[in-house]
Amino acid sequence: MNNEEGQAAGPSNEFIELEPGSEWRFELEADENIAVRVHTADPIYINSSEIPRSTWYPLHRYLKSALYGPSGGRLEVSALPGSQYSSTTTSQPALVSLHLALERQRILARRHIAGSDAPAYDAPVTRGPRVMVLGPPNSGKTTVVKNLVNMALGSGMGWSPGVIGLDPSSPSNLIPGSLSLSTPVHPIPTHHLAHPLGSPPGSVAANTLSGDVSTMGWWYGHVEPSTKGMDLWMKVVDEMAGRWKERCDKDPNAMASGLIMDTSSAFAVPTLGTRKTEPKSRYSLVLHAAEAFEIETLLVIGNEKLSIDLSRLLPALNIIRLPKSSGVVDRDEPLRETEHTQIIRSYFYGEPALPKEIDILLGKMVHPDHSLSPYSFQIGWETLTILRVGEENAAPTSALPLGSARTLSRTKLSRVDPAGPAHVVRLLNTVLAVVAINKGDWTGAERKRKVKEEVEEAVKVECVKEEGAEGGGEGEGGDEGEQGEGEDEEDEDEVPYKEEIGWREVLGFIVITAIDTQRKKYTILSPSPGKLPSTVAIAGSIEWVDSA
Ligand SMILES: Nc1ncnc2c1ncn2[C@@H]1O[C@H](COP(=O)(O)OP(=O)(O)OP(=O)(O)O)[C@@H](O)[C@H]1O
Repeated sequence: MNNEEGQAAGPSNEFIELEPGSEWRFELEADENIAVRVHTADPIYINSSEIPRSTWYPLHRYLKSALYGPSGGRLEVSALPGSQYSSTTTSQPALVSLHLALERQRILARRHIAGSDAPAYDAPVTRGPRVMVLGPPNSGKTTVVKNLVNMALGSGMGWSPGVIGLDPSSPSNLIPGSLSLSTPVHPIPTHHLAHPLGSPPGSVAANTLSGDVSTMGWWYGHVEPSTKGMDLWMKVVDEMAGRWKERCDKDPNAMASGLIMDTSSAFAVPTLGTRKTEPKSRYSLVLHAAEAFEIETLLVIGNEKLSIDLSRLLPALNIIRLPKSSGVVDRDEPLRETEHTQIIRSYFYGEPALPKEIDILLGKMVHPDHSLSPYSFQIGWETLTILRVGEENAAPTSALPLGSARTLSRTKLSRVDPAGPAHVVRLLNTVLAVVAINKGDWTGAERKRKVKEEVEEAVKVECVKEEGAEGGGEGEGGDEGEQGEGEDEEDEDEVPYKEEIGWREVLGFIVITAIDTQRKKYTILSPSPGKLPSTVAIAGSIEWVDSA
């Protein structure tokens, strides 16, 4: 069979006629890699990013998504997936209406910032929309965020909206367990399930995420926020909000473009984050993030109670309810784990190569060509300092002296001692976030130790100068030495850094892929060759074994 473009269709190629306003939905299994090609002039979108006409668009295994044709169209599919169907019950028109309202706000904000808004406006629009998307698990939050961002990026107005990833289970571009802030300028593609909100900073020859790369990451270390981890969570979110504010202060386009925030489904749990001191507080995660980022619109997907609760709790905000799309796929635990594994793999290796069955297709092809060359090397235990944030390694309350209460901070840093057998087992395959250490990060104890070292060094120099003159000096020095050792031992368990490094923007991620207990060395996988940008790294509960 020949298609309109005169290109030969393969033996298993199929054509799909999309009715106007309908979606073609598909769920790819582990062995299904396909590509689609549009054969009509009317646009066809995948998550509101237009598919280039007459060009194969690869869709990798495990992906579950939909193509939308507002005016209908003809699609060619390289092989029909086992699970696929067309539906006219789409939530796309509702998303388009919402986008138009957000677009109006962006335009008014841009005019105001440029000083050219109409004088008749009593309430000028000073900044772009700030939208938080909320909903229960598998309600389609990330998909809605992606669609709204892509519509803004595809509008031709030059917007650069902030994409705030407060869902550590599907962070934009990064490792699960991290929170992210990115400012994409091109529509985000949907080729595979890794990187739901965009591709990794491919071909960037550095271990760093900041600087020239438009994604900033912070490490929470777990895929779900929890009440126990609330202090760290809030500090990270405040830090991110500070960076977003700085960006808006410097960049009028970011200010006018606004932000779209993806959230964890834990945001919809009313009691998550409720502290013993305030037992009646509800939706702490929503309240805190809304205040930090000065959110003015909450978009609640398919949960009536949540939108009613929030409209009572936050009467000053616009609460918009959006029906859950009937196409959203309920992902089970194994599928989520596969998703996480793939996301981590593509952080290190870049976008997956085109599978053979797609690569052999004749005709033009969209090439998501961003492969990376990860680097594996060994590093001594003593060279890499691994920390954890939280009370995990603190002594149990029962071990404290009678009558004393624990006053440890919930963001206290503790050092992971690889020599402890239990620690080694836990460290294997652990993902670590590398953090920068500055001069001001040393704690008082460590600073004291460094000053003492300098004084001792100076005394040694003096002794050398006066060598042989006074015989009794040695004994005194010996006493000091013993005292010093005692103090050093006391300091040994203490982490010499301030807690702040626990919620600092991370430089990048590494994985411990092997541990040599004899030679006391870790084998590390890093996304690119070269020295590590810092030898201090923070562990969480994220592990990764490359199963390709
Ligand atoms: N209309 C649709 N047709 C087909 N698949 C869809 C559609 N909308 C969403 N999906 C798929 O459903 C799955 C779940 O959607 P999504 O990740 O957006 O939900 P979520 O609410 O963010 O999930 P989480 O529980 O992780 O917070 C994804 O694989 C997504 O690609």
